[in-house]
Amino acid sequence: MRASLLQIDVNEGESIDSRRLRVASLVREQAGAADLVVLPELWTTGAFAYEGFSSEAEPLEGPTYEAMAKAASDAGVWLHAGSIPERDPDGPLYNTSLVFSPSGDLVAAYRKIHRFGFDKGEAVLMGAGEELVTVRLPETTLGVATCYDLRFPELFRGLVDAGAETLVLPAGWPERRRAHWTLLAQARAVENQAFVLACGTAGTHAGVPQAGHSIVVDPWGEVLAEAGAGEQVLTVEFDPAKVATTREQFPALKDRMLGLPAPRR
Ligand SMILES: NC(=O)CCC(=O)C(=O)O
Repeated sequence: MRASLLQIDVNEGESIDSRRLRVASLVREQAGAADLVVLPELWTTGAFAYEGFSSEAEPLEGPTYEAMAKAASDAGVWLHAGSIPERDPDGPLYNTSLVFSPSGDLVAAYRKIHRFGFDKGEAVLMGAGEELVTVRLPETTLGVATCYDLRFPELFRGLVDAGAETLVLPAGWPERRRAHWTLLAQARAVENQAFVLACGTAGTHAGVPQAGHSIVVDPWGEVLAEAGAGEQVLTVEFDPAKVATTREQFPALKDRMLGLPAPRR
């Protein structure tokens, strides 16, 4: 199976409309080169451009949905289109990821569960998702999570319990914490014996330089491919069957001790 991670440069020098057109054309260019294409988190606004979240929020089936559904079907690829600031007509904003089939149908929408910013930014401007999401592809089952979710191993364990074998994580991760990004992507792969496809952004927006360094890790923790800092298409071939063989040959997941009692005081 081949996947292309599109590490998009997100900066204020380019309008959202123009970036959307450019990204759609990059997705189309993956026709024949990839089975699955992955985009980063909030690549329209920028994950740290909090001031634009409300003004640039879209309904689920808004302009990014339209452009990405068409790009997926033109290219004939599965498309994890990264996330949008979603305006729910009956509720708050959400950081929502969209996954399209090769015929351009929306097959999953995931509202980010862990919002970043502590007492500001996304954490106060957006609502928290409440549901884990997996997507069955012919070759593998995707488990989807977004950026800051990477720090919460229990979410990924929940995805694995629901059948996930390939963990897909769009992000807008800052350069300041790049070491965490690489370390945590490898940790999530090793502990869950799963592939991790983590796609970040390049460039600087809202004064926050982005880490880039999108990464693909196999179930043994080996880095199969890693991008540099700038805009880049990172294409990798991987064998989804390696999840089953790794889990058979080194069956650590079977040794989980669930329901341990709390420590005695
Ligand atoms: N957009 C995000 O979720 C940023 C996460 C981050 O910067 C971190 O976990 O560190």
